[in-house]
Amino acid sequence: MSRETLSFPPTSIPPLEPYLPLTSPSPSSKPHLTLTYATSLDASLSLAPGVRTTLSGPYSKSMTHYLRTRHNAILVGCTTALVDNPALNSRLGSITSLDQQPRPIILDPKGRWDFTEDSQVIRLAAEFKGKGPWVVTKRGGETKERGELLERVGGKFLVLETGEDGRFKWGDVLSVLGEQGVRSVMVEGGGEVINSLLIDPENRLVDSVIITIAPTWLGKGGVVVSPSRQQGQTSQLKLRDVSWQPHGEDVVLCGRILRS
Ligand SMILES: NC(=O)C1=CN([C@@H]2O[C@H](COP(=O)(O)OP(=O)(O)OC[C@H]3O[C@@H](n4cnc5c(N)ncnc54)[C@H](O)[C@@H]3O)[C@@H](O)[C@H]2O)C=CC1
Ligand SMILES: Nc1nc(O)c(N)c(N[C@@H]2O[C@H](COP(=O)(O)O)[C@@H](O)[C@H]2O)n1
Repeated sequence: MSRETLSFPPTSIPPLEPYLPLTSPSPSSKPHLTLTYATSLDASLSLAPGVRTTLSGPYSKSMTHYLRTRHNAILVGCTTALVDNPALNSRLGSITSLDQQPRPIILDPKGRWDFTEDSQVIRLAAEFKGKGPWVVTKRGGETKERGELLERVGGKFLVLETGEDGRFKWGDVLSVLGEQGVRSVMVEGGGEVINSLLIDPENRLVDSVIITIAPTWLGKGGVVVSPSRQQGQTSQLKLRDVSWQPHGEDVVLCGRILRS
């Protein structure tokens, strides 16, 4: 159980600002999507599927918790929710109100996330240290008992159609979140979520990328960020407006996807 209190120096905020959502975004536009995760030098998010792996050092971790306060929502795939049992709140000591916490969103089409009142994200919401999670599922992925548990802590199920491949279209996920008043979402992972976002053919979903690179190799067998090449793809998927910012021993890479 985490009782940590983090702090992020105000001097580190200005270099991040160009990549963060506007504070007064237009309600009609798509929610701002920031893709943010921590990776090893060999592009791994974790040692193996199902193994929670600490990559961020204390400084970049504080940055992540600052980023969490700057977004309305924080999204992960259901495998991450299952294996990491994450808190998905911000533990900055400067937080004074629940309004400053992001809404946890879990993509779980098949209802695999078997949360209980002991799951960190549920417990923290019950203690008003985070918001109640919204679980995006397809019809049949929700149960009455779990719906009641979510509602007790201020969360809910959002039911969405999947395509034939059993996945949600990212545009649909962002639309449903937009309808719920979410203007910015920070996507943290895991691998399947990140790789599927990066193969969006028009590269119009991801507004900015903030990646923590830790000075470590995890070796083969990890959960890797490496989006599948599209049929006939010859060009590289590149970033523009790139900035490299040291945070302790890690480096944080900020940028925007270059649209061809
Ligand atoms: N280093 C870091 O910053 C992070 C590391 N991780 C690590 O990543 C690993 C988990 O990654 P993965 O196994 O790739 O799983 P994942 O966390 O990406 O979850 C995959 C699941 O999410 C759902 N999902 C994803 N995209 C969907 C879509 N478009 N439509 C409907 N459902 C969708 C599906 O149920 C799918 O099985 C864990 O080991 C975790 O510790 C996770 C987040 C951040
Ligand atoms: N920024 C970052 N650095 C790491 O080293 C990580 N392992 C992660 N993982 C992501 O953060 C979630 C855990 O968050 P809590 O500390 O429990 O709030 C985890 O589920 C991944 O999404 N991120």
